[in-house]
Amino acid sequence: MTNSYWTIFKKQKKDQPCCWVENLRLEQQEAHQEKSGKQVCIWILKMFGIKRNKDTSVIRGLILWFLVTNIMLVLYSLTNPLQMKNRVFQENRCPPSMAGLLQKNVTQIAESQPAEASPAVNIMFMKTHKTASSTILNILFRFGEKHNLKFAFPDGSNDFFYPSPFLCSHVKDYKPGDCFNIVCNHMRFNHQEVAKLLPPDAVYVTILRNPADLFESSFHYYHRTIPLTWRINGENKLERFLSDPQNFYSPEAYNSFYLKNLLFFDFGFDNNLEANDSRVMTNIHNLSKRFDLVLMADYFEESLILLKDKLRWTMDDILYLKVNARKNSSVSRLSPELRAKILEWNGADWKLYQHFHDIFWAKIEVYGREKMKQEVNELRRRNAEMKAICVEGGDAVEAKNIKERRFQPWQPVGESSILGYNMKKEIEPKLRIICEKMLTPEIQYLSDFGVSLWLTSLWGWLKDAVFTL
Ligand SMILES: Nc1ncnc2c1ncn2[C@@H]1O[C@H](COP(=O)(O)OS(=O)(=O)O)[C@@H](OP(=O)(O)O)[C@H]1O
Repeated sequence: MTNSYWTIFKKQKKDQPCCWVENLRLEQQEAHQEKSGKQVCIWILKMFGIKRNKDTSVIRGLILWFLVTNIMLVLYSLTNPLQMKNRVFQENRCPPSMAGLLQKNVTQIAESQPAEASPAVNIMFMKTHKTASSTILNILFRFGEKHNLKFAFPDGSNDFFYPSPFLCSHVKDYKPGDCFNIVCNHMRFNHQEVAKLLPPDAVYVTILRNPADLFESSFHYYHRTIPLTWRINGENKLERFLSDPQNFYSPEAYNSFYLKNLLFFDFGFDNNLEANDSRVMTNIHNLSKRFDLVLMADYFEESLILLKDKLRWTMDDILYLKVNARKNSSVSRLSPELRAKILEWNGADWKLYQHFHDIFWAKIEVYGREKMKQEVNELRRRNAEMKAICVEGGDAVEAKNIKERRFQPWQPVGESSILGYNMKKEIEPKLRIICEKMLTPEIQYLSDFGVSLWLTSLWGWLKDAVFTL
């Protein structure tokens, strides 16, 4: 622009001396407009954590990505008009009197048992990322379906408008004052809003995982959707990133929360706090007050036994098949040095994990170590039995070997690393349905519940289209 300004300026001065002032004004106006355009571009580049002197095709790609994402968000907001309306009714919440009515949803068992012995049916499960949470989700879906419970489902996708903090208006068909038994899909936790949906006796549960393994899993799963990682060269991007994380990271960059303290982010906190910041422990203590039970993916079976105990459920209720697991070849082996680097980089999550790890083992002490051992053995035995009954070939297989679409798990962008199952042909009729449900991935299960997943499908279509080009 500066060049063209001088060209015109000189030309005007020479050819039409009387008009050059007006031309200068127009030029300045143009320059201003162009500057604002440039500002937007610079802002977009900042969001994507990219330096300004990059190739224009990359910049064009980024702008296209930005526009597509925004169009999707606008479309989503338009199909979710309640979102605006409900902000006005923020005080409306599920009245305490509804607890009893919702309890009646539980068929048979509730009638035959006193209320304090009957299974808990009002549950908030905070589904954190990459923590075996989809396996828990499958357990909750089955329990809820069996007992005809009312779920608060998302609308349009499988999450509640993540990464925005949760609002009641994100719930499908939500009307102020509505009550639900179970809330369990991905969200960015916002206690005040969640509490409006559930009776006061709801049990709050979540799950954590050692941040070293969680980070490795999250990096694998999301790196292609995090523009910050696009400029990392070399075979082992994870190792390269950890060699100098500050160099590759920028807090305001798009999707950057997947790269640092993802648990902290999911719980609605600032994921960029340094571990020694006093707010980290304050947040952890506040969380302790909110959640009745914090499970550990690293001790998954023990976690389920504690869950069964807390909710007064039966062994049948917690049977499961591991879902959303990766094939071995795509799991990066972490050396002790690399693990230490990850834990340092994710210092807030590491503190969070250690805090609840201690509480978890204290709970096991109270439960009784011997009793826990026996229960875990029984759970393993029953799970192995179910696997033998339901799964063709006896184990999970790669996506390309899954025969039925309804059992195809969702894959990360540009990868086909998540395993799934084939169901046996010959299964006793009374076990067939339970097998089917245990093998059904989250997206298909939500669809069976009648949840619209148009945004997820659109995104799935886009990612497949781009990566099969
Ligand atoms: N039962 C059980 N025990 C231990 N670990 C398990 C279990 N089920 C799932 N997983 C592991 O959890 C990872 C997937 O987590 P999520 O289902 O929470 O992922 S997601 O955020 O919903 O995409 C994924 O981890 P990675 O394989 O390391 O990616 C799964 O292998």
